[in-house]
Amino acid sequence: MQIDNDADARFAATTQSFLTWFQSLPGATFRSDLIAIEDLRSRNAGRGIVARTDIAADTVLFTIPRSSIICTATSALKNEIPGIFDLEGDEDGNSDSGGEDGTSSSQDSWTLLILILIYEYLQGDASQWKPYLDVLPSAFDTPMFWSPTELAELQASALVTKVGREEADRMIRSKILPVIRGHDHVFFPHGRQRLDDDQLFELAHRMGSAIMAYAFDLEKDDDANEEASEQDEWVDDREGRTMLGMVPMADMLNADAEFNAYINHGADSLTATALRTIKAGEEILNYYGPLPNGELLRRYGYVTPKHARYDVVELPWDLIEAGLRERVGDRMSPADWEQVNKLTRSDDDFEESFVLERSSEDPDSTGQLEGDATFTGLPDELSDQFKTFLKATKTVGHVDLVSDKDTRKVVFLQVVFDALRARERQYATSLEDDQSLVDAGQLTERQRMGVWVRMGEKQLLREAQTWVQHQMGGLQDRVSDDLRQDDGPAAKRRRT
Ligand SMILES: C[S@@+](CC[C@H](N)C(=O)[O-])C[C@H]1O[C@@H](n2cnc3c(N)ncnc32)[C@H](O)[C@@H]1O
Repeated sequence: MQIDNDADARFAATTQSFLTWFQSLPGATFRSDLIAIEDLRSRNAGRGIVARTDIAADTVLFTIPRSSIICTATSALKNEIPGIFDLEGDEDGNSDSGGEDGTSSSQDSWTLLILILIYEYLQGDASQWKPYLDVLPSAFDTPMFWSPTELAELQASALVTKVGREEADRMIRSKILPVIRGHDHVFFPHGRQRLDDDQLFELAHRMGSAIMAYAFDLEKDDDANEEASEQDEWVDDREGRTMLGMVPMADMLNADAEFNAYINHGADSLTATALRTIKAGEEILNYYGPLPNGELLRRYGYVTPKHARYDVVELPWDLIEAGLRERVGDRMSPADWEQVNKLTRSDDDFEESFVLERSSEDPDSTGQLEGDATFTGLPDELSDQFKTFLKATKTVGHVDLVSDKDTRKVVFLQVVFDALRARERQYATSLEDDQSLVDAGQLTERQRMGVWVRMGEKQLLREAQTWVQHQMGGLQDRVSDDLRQDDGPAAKRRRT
């Protein structure tokens, strides 16, 4: 208990030093009469900002001067090793010249920010951002850091293939460590103990994960701002971001699919503004975009009930093909099936899998969502590929697997239905098993999040099945009749 108290006191002291530091920055504002940074660890949300009193819509809650953002423009690392900042890549700061020596042309905005954060962190008290770096987490719950047993909780989720641990390891080995090792005197100021490769590796992972969950895309100019807002005013395009920066205080806000504040990017400063009336005690929430829980977990290490509306599940084409073969496989020789399979895959537009998702309205201008998200249809690309596949069976096998348009539609739905069920069986447990596990309340936080992600996908698979069944309506009998009628001519046309 004493240890807990000490740790809590340290946590509170670190928060307070950060706030004091922030308020001392020229041009910074923080409405401490309206808001406070709170310890939300009891609900696994780290620190967050909470309303102390009712707040009127459009109130500016805090202001962050651009000079306090950690980025290539502000860090002293640029003066120390100017060479690595000469981006020779495209305008987005991406470079593909890919040298393995960690020199200029192999860096991009992502790796540069990792180097900057490592540099500032190793400067200790000499870094102007020390109180900010002290409130950044040293451990993360993103799947990148999960054990194989924890990852197994994701079962058949496509998230398993997107964790990216190996890619991150390779990037650190080729682009981060060589720069630090080549400039030891810059990264390790006098008196600072050198870190060995393992320690540096861990530090680079930590900074990379902090960037993933905390960094902002700093639009370069007004044109970029306008363009972004025309496209989608809420969506933070984290893949294509141009100039990355760590924005103290803006990144103290937690986020959800419904939110009540937003960060406005001004010329000299960024401001956090209330989107609507916020009641005393409510958390001030930002928005990371319409992300499925799997993606929220991958980037930020958490899941929320409200993000479940954006859940997605991948339906592999192999299951569709297997379903079709199951139903009408005997009409074409195995060798022809094989050839059709190859032909379809050689098409430039061929898709290995299709993403299923619900239709959902965007949040309104006050950050609120109306109505439920519902499954309203399969991707057009899936039915297009199905048609292409059937065409190939005509070309190769000289068979018309499904003669008329209506029958083709129903066969398509049947095959998709089979594929959805097969996809659901790829998960080791059923939706009902998972619900019992959640209800029992014995899961660790990571297990709980893994179970949520897989449950969200299974739930969506069930909704898609219901939708498909509904579309098929009473047509089942008609289809079997059609297939029976088809049997004769198709069988006759079959090549042997
Ligand atoms: C930009 S930071 C927000 C501040 C953070 N809570 C902290 O203590 O530093 C993003 C991280 O906060 C946490 N977070 C954000 N929104 C959350 C939410 N609605 N529920 C739980 N955790 C959340 C996640 O760990 C995420 O990676």
